[in-house]
Amino acid sequence: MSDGMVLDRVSRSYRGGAGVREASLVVRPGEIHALVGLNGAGKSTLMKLLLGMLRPDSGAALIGGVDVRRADSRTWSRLGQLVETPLAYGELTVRANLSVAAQLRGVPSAERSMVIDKAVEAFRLTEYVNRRTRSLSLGNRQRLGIAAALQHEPDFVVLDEPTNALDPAGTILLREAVARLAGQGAAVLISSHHLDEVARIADTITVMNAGRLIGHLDPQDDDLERAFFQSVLRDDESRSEDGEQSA
Ligand SMILES: Nc1ncnc2c1ncn2[C@@H]1O[C@H](COP(=O)(O)OP(=O)(O)OP(=O)(O)O)[C@@H](O)[C@H]1O
Repeated sequence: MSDGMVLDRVSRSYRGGAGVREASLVVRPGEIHALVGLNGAGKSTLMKLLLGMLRPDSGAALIGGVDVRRADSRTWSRLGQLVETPLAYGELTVRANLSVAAQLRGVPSAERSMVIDKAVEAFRLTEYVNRRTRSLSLGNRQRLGIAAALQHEPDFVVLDEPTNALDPAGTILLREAVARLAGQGAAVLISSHHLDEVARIADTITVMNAGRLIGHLDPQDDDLERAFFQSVLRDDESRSEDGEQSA
């Protein structure tokens, strides 16, 4: 299991009480693992904890068997992530942004040009390649962010709501890229609001509610939306009963 991404009983509270509670999760190599939940469930927080962008109050996050608090550039070069806004410098061209991202992930300079060409082609960014990023549409900026996250063929992929702002064509390109990387053995964690979209690519679907991981959904389920809302409702009810009992 050490080759994938692991959260081991991770908790983190924000002031005000929200956050992530006792979350344990394993994303195996070759697995596309989807995280679904209502707005505010804690998906972004969980991903930031996994990436070491937030420190847990307790528990640990491991990437490739390495605790993210001690991870060095070798581990980070094997990671591709898009959490929050796409990494893009508005004044730089699409190509220059991809070059910076490749450099940050340790792609050797001799290979950089080829890697970028492939990413531009894969995400159909050819006609924008010399345009300043700030002049791109939101959807193309998102394509660029995804291309920058995936171009170095990472072994670990973490994408927070990557289909936001993508058009259907962009969504298909993302799906293909993620499936290809997982086929090569990458461990992929992806959050989404679109249950039908998730069902199409995920091997495992984990539901998050009120800061906790509350169970899984079957990607083959014909009525995923119903199963999702049932599991959230059941969790809300059981927590309010617990609250009443302890009150
Ligand atoms: N920096 C912060 N300080 C205080 N509370 C925060 C902070 N960031 C997030 N929260 C709260 O923590 C909870 C979880 O937020 P988070 O963004 O992780 O959820 P999410 O599932 O990703 O939601 P969405 O789908 O809307 O992005 C929410 O109640 C949010 O308001």
